[in-house]
Amino acid sequence: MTIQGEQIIGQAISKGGQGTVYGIAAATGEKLEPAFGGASKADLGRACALADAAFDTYRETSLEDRARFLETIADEILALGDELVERCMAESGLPRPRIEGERGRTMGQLRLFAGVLRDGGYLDARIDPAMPDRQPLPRPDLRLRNVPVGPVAVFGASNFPLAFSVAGGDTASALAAGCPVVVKAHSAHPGTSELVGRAVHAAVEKCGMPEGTFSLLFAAERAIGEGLVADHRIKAVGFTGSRTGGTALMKIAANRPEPIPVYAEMSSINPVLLFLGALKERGAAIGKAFVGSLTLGAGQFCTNPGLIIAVEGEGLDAFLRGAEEALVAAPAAVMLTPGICSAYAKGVAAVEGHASVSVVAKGQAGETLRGQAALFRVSASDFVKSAELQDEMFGSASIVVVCRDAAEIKSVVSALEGQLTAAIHITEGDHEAARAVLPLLERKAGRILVNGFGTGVEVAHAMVHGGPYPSTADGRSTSVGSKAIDRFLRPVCYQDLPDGLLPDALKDANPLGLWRRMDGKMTAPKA
Ligand SMILES: NC(=O)C1=CN([C@@H]2O[C@H](COP(=O)(O)OP(=O)(O)OC[C@H]3O[C@@H](n4cnc5c(N)ncnc54)[C@H](OP(=O)(O)O)[C@@H]3O)[C@@H](O)[C@H]2O)C=CC1
Ligand SMILES: O=C(O)CCC(=O)C(=O)O
Repeated sequence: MTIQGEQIIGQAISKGGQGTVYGIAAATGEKLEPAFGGASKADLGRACALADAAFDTYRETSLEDRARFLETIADEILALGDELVERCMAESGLPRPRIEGERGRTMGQLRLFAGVLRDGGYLDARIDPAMPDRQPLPRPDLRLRNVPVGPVAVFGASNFPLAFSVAGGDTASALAAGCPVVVKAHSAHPGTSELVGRAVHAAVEKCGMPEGTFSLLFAAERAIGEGLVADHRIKAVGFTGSRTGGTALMKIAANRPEPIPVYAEMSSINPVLLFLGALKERGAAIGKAFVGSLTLGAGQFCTNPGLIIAVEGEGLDAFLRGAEEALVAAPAAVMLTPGICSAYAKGVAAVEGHASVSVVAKGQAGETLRGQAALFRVSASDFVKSAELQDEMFGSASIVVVCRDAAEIKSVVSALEGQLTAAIHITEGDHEAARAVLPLLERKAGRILVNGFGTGVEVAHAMVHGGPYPSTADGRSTSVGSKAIDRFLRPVCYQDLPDGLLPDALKDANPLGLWRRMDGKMTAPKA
């Protein structure tokens, strides 16, 4: 067995001595061997010191060398073979096709960032040549490029144990930017974390990257995660998880003598607006498709459709019938951890017990550690008075907000907190009504989609997986897609530096062959 319960601090792989963490089989609640040794404060300090020491060497590695490093991580993950898939299935309760698909996505993300590096556009090289004769004052020579911010702390997500975890999107984008990474493993999947950590460690060695480029810590106590964010050598944080956890880390980061950004993806209920034409044309079919999205992965997606908004009438009745029919057949599903399962049950019970809410339908009941799907309804006027109905129920539960007219739809959307996604279901006849609500949706969400649901995020250049607070801590960023690299970069301007002192990206001869913004115009490299 490759899993030894060991942490990775630079080149050293050893068992932490500060308490223990066990993986738990999601389906049974049983402990999985081996025990993982928790990191001590000294371990944490060593990981951060090594990351800091590695930074200047690592960030100066060539674009091609870093691209190969990311591709090597992808290859090493695949080489873990079935041991990774089986351990990940056991720890998460997610089925094999999902885990295999997620492994492919994880490798795809690493390769995407290898492409981003080879392209070099992320450096955003700009040159405003000197104008010595300009009147009334000469202009200096100004050149800009992005540089990495420094070591990054990553807190992986429980619900994407591969694609949003140890070598997931945050790690891939930070390493691509030139930032060493210290990962605090999620206690929901320590075995998966160690395996993937070993793959990254092997890639560091194979590619000759400096020690400290990557470390992985297990934590038996919250003080380790808190200490990681507080450590002065850490310059940014990537996080996916609960609103409580994300905001706790944001506070620690903001209270440091040198505050740093926390890119936390937290909670979102992803409103879905059903317009009259679409409901009339295919209400029942939308209801069925909605339940497919709602129950995907036991509903444990941050993009899960947790709120349906529509005007009452025959179309909505057809939607509700279609949804009910699909929902009552939905089996109870194993959830990621006993804690997440009980939090889900508590959230559902709170909504069910709410004075203004009624039950539309429930899925099949199941054994312990399984979540039962549920659909509720509430009137628009009651919804806007009840902020608590916006709390994320992390699982297969959703609320239909029944509006009297288009004006009520707007008042419901206006009352919403920030969201990752907003979906609209329309026909051509609904375009005018949709156009009226789009500016409001832009204020609320990071991604707006038509005739679909937000689950299943495409990893691409134009993707935004982010949104106004509380869906993320900073709605100016994305955690999925190539733009995720921007979170770990900052611009530096070089004024009047002689060519010999300039970084390659900005030298006159353009040795990296970059597209650059010359005096405001995008300019191709000379052939
Ligand atoms: N919207 C979304 O994308 C997601 C939302 N969730 C929500 O979060 C709930 C719990 O899920 P979970 O994944 O455990 O999320 P958590 O926020 O509880 O944990 C995420 C990570 O952050 C760490 N952490 C959390 N709080 C602190 C803190 N105060 N100090 C230091 N470290 C901290 C955890 O450590 P440790 O491993 O020790 O717990 C874990 O590594 C779910 O029921 C759901 O409501 C979860 C996943 C995704
Ligand atoms: O749907 C996806 O691909 C990503 C969803 C996500 O980020 C999450 O559920 O935490």
